[in-house]
Amino acid sequence: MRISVAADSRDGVAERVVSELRRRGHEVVTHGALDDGERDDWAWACELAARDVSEGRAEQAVVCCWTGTGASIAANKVPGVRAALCVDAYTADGARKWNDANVLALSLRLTSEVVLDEILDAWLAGRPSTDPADVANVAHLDAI
Ligand SMILES: O=C[C@H](O)[C@H](O)[C@H](O)COP(=O)(O)O
Repeated sequence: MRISVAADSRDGVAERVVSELRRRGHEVVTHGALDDGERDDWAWACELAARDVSEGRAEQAVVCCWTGTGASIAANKVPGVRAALCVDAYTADGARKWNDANVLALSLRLTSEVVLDEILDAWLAGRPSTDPADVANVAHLDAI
């Protein structure tokens, strides 16, 4: 899968996100602090990754900032993006299952390497629920 990754710094697990995704066989596009030459402020960097998803250049994205909050807010401004700030594997699994989330937001401060690996396992294995109530909730997001 083609996955766009943005971060506003190389601190924390930012570079490990890229290496882990590549190790698992995914094609990774980088933005912000992970791409020399691009603006690395979180709003700009995370917008670019979210637009990759919105405009079909990537199937999913991972957006990172110190808290994860700015990254998720920026991504969720982009039409068609459902970004979820995930702190553990259970949240990541739920975000894929119940929210059909297509952008994973991470806190560089909070996410350890071990927890990152667990989050990526759950996120990448996760599939959207086909329960009609879940499908209706996700469909309603476009109408809000
Ligand atoms: O939501 C914002 C993010 O957590 C930023 O990573 C945080 O504000 C730090 O940004 P800066 O290093 O530019 O002060």
